Amino acid sequence: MEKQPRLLASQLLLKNSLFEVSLNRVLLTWKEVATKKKRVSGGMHHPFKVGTSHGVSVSEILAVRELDVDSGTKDDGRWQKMPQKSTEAYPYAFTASRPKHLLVYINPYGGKQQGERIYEQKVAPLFTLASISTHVIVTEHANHARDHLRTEAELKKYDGVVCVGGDGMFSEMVHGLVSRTQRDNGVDQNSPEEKLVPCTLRIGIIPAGSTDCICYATVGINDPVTSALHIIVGDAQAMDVCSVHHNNTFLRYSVSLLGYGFYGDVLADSERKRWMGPARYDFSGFKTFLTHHYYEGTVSFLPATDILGTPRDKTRCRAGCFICQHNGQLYSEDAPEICETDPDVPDSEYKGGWRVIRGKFLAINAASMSCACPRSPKGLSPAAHLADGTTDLILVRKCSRFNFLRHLLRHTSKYDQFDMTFVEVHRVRRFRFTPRYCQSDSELDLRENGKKLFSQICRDHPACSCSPAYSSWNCDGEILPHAAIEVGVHCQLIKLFARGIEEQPVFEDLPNPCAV
Ligand SMILES: CCCCCCCCCCCCC/C=C/[C@@H](O)[C@H](CO)NC(=O)CCCCCCCCCCCCCCC
Ligand SMILES: Nc1ncnc2c1ncn2[C@@H]1O[C@H](COP(=O)(O)OP(=O)(O)OP(=O)(O)O)[C@@H](O)[C@H]1O
Ligand SMILES: [Ca+2]
Repeated sequence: MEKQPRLLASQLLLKNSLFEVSLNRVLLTWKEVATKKKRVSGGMHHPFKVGTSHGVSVSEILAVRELDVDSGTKDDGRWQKMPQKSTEAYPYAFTASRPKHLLVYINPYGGKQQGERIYEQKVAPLFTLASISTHVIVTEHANHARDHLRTEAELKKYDGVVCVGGDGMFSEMVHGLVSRTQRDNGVDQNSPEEKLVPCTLRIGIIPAGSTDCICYATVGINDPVTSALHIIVGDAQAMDVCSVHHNNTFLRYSVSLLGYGFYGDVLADSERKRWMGPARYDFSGFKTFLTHHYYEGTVSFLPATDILGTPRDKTRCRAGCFICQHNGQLYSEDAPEICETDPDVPDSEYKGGWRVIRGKFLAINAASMSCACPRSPKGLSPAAHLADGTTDLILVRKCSRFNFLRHLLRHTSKYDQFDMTFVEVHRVRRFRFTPRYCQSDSELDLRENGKKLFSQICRDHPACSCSPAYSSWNCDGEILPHAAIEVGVHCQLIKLFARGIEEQPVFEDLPNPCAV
């Protein structure tokens, strides 16, 4: 067999500058060579080397274009021009995992309603340059993308799916793809104990929403061009998905925040103010902060004790995260769930490895990833991991308005939001919440039909006369009607066209203007 050359090297004249270019299997490098001729012994003119060497990883080259066609292509050992017919296929020769055919869903009404413009102006030209073919669907109503993916889409034709929108659109993609995969594999989503089958198609997000929390946490920025480049080069980032059940009935999946109390109430209020755009969250956040409702109930959880990492770690989930790799490996080996008991916790609080905590809570939050976003650059749980098979359960007990404000403010500074007497955080594999007062069927019906029970004030609630008995769960920006839920984490169930955050964002080290 003919031996393949390991290195190709040649000289390239570009705008009167001469470059020495070399290419091996992983790197394309170039270095300028001086145009001024230097006489060396023997009377020959040799260019001498100047400047520093530059390089780009072959896996990050988007496309190769032939600029001028030269008919004389005799093989004299130098680089040859590619014949025209092979330029079509050539871009895919760089790496095997690049997508060739994508199914794209655009939400024209997400965020500031710029989805179509962003896609047409910034993303489509890059896909064309990289010879990616697309089938584009502009959604006509909510859940259009989810239902199309779940039932109609001919997924065999595609190497990935892309959404142009915010976290809500991403959630539609997750629901469509995960449900379709379970149906195709005969898995019953209604069983909370069922191990779900991972999705093979990767999901790309072109950010065009209000929060873009998933994009921030997986890329580090919400920039459509950066996200398009991650799709083109075929990056892959695995992500955990939580399943949410009520009474052995599947409700929803969550990848970022499951929040009861504060974040549930903010969302319920903000849904009625969609016309305000992204500012609705600040308005409803301020209003909810002032109402200062707390909710009574029982939280039970299965601590993740056999894994690397804790929610109080200083290390962060970054590209190629070792903790995600290690814990993902544990999960795939089907290791038994060893539950070591915490010596500071009385035995009475453990039931079959589960811990049980009863109380009055301002907020119960489960963050399966950091939930970093511009409002909180380090996120709700800064040390949470994208793909470690766990979620960080944050319990904020009833406290004064002032203390709750201190806790909220710490999300925007370098100070630890968990280092407060009324806050605790646990890294868990599963959890349940049961409100103190059972929801009646009629109350649930009304909630399911989208009507909030404002008259439902303090029924059977002797403690006060102004606090409702139930909040709602904010499930990645969607309201759940049931207060009693059971949640399980499915390690690395989906994959994104992303590679994780590559470096510390600059804003993480900014001095704190308001340390309280
Ligand atoms: C005083 C400033 C404190 C700022 C504290 C900010 C902490 C913000 C943490 C944000 C976490 C977002 C998690 C992402 C969840 C997404 O799956 C979901 C779908 O997009 N987004 C929301 O539910 C959208 C949720 C949006 C929540 C916004 C909350 C804004 C709180 C403002 C409180 C103001 C108090 C002012 C008192 C003077
Ligand atoms: N054509 C459409 N008309 C109305 N609603 C739609 C349409 N397409 C999608 N949706 C719904 O719009 C909701 C919001 O969309 P999206 O997530 O793109 O933006 P956002 O809510 O502004 O951003 P974020 O989720 O980041 O806060 C989603 O829940 C989605 O189901
Ligand atoms: Ca996780």
